[in-house]
Amino acid sequence: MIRPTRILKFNESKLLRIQSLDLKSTMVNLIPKRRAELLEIRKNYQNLKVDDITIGSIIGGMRGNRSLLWQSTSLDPETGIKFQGYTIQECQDLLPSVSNKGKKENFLPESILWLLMTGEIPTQQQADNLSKELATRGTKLPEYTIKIMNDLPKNMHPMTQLAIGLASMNKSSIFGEKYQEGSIGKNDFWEYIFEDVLNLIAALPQLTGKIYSNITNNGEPLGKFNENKDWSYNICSLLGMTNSNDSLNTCNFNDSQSNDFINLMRLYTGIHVDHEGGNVSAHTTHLVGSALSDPYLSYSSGIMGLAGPLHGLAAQEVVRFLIQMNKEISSPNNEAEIEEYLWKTLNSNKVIPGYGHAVLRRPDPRFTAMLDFVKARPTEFSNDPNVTLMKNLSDITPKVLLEHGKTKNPFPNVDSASGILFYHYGLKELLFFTVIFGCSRSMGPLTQLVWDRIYGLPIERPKSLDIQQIKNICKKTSSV
Ligand SMILES: CC(=O)SCCNC(=O)CCNC(=O)[C@H](O)C(C)(C)COP(=O)(O)OP(=O)(O)OC[C@H]1O[C@@H](n2cnc3c(N)ncnc32)[C@H](O)[C@@H]1OP(=O)(O)O
Ligand SMILES: O=C([O-])CC(=O)C(=O)O
Repeated sequence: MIRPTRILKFNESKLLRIQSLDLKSTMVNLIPKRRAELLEIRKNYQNLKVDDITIGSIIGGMRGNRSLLWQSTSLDPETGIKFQGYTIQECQDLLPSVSNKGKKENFLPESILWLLMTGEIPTQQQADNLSKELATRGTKLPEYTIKIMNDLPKNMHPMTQLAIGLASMNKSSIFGEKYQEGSIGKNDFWEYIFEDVLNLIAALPQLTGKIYSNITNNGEPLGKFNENKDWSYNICSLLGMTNSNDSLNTCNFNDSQSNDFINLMRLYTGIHVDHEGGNVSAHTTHLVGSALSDPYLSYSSGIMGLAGPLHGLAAQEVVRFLIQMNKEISSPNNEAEIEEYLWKTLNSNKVIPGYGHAVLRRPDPRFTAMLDFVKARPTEFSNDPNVTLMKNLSDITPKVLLEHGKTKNPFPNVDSASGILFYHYGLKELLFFTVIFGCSRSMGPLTQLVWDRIYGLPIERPKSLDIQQIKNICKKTSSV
């Protein structure tokens, strides 16, 4: 069931305490200042030039054009992603994890959602409240979505299932309903978008569990949703992959493996949330949302972009690549054979999945975070040939790609490590990995969608040029 929270009116915000304990009240407190800030910029600097657009960028995927407003994350080519200015390590140090445990667990993706939305590190209480709010909203998928998911061919690609499931939920869009009624004005849009966004994110554990059960268990549940647990725990249980009473425990986890898998899920879904605005999934969500399509339709479109092998689907391609290479080489430690395999791949005009990046020029810090997870558990991973190969490749591939000479960034990106860790714990369906990416990626682009409506940003509509127009520009320039 999809539940809206109470819709707040702006004058109520004055009554709210300075530090609100729920996300929506905190947003209400922030909005007037942020809107005024943007208004001021628009008024005083409307015509200030930021960048030159070159012919190269028009025909080269707009690489490097600074032309999008994106609030919560930014990507530096050298140091990688920052979430509201915080590195992954700072997030590890500062963001709340599950409370009431003696041992330090990975931070909750719910904590980072709060950070993305507000720019502030949540208190433990705020993070717990948001976690609880998502669990309450996510108890059950709408009946019509369950019916559609039941009727899908069980061998349909899991990313297609995810996009369909999400798009179907637009039937319950509160924003869509209000807009159709004509009962809301532009300044109010954000509140209803916010409701849809939280409902969508809350529904993802159930939808993900349903897709996994479709592809592995003929649609029969592998676990049950627990309203008293966090978002990532519920994803794991619904995959059948915890040793709690909530789950079939299909991989026979002991306590420590079960806890590690849940923490891997928290880590993975915590660091994949966003990668500034220009990546395909984020940009697509923002673009579709700019036409006032509701969050379900906008993010379903983002998921379709994430499903491309040069973007999120690389996670599945990497695992396939590692497994195949391990079949063809004598040992994951045989450097000469690994190099030969890489050259064979490059010479047949294929990309090395998990390497290269449109913006990054150093190893992806998200890759390093995944590797740190492995290093912290030597007994668990030391005998896994695929994990060994993944680590060795991160040393060997950059040398080969440099010698090959085309790739601007020869270093590993996050996809080179992520899938193989899930595989290690027993998640063997390669086509499924990107669905987990899709759970995580909801948080950044959908946060931006809320802010897009708070700021009242217009429909996105760049100007296109045909070849003749480009040639005319070239001629004009060369005759100067
Ligand atoms: C979560 C994420 O989305 S992270 C990215 C996941 N994707 C992958 O890992 C797929 C492999 N990597 C790639 O295909 C690319 O590096 C991308 C798509 C990520 C970035 O693309 P670009 O910005 O165009 O990369 P770049 O400017 O370095 O490309 C220059 C050339 O190097 C090639 N190249 C780039 N990366 C690789 C690679 N990993 N293996 C082989 N060749 C590569 C490009 O195909 C291009 O060749 P071309 O001139 O013949 O067209
Ligand atoms: O930034 C990009 O273009 C791709 C990427 O790593 C992501 O979206 O996570």
